[in-house]
Amino acid sequence: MIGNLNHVGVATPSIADSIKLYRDILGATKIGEPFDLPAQGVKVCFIDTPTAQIELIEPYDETSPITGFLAKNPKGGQHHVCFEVADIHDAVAEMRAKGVTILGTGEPRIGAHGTPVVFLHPKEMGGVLIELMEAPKEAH
Ligand SMILES: C[C@@H](C(=O)O)C(=O)SCCNC(=O)CCNC(=O)[C@H](O)C(C)(C)COP(=O)(O)OP(=O)(O)OC[C@H]1O[C@@H](n2cnc3c(N)ncnc32)[C@H](O)[C@@H]1OP(=O)(O)O
Ligand SMILES: [Co+2]
Repeated sequence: MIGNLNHVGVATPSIADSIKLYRDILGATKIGEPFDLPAQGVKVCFIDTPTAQIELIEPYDETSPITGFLAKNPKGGQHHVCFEVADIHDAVAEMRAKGVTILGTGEPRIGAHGTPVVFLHPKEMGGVLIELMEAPKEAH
């Protein structure tokens, strides 16, 4: 069911500091403008690599879903991996049929790429928080 690896989510206490690391030390050249995504409780900045993105995420406020993660990992860390799926509702139905817990309300929400996303519980996914994201439709 899972398609391309879309992004690896990296939680950080400071997107500005992480940009310096990826740009000045690791040599990334395609770094987007950071933007707020209050509906998901995060500030976001995408860094492009040839095959996938790094998604830097910083808490939008103290109610952010990554507040607890950063309390345990104050310097930040690898937070989630995101795979593309063709249809988010089909993916949710398939996961539920296999007994997997969809986090939150279970309803897909619009993510940072403007398409619906859901998260699967890390306890049921070998310790990895997995995001499923409906692939953007190709422009014809
Ligand atoms: C913008 C958007 C997009 O791409 O479009 C995004 O990605 S937004 C990305 C941010 N949004 C989300 O992550 C939404 C989904 N996430 C959530 O609902 C939550 O963060 C949870 C995954 C349920 C964790 O919640 P919370 O931190 O409050 O719970 P907790 O500290 O009690 O953790 C429960 C257990 O899960 C583990 N745990 C927590 N976060 C984890 C992570 N990122 N990866 C792997 N394990 C993790 C903890 O260590 C703990 O294990 P032990 O019990 O062994 O101690
Ligand atoms: Co993400």
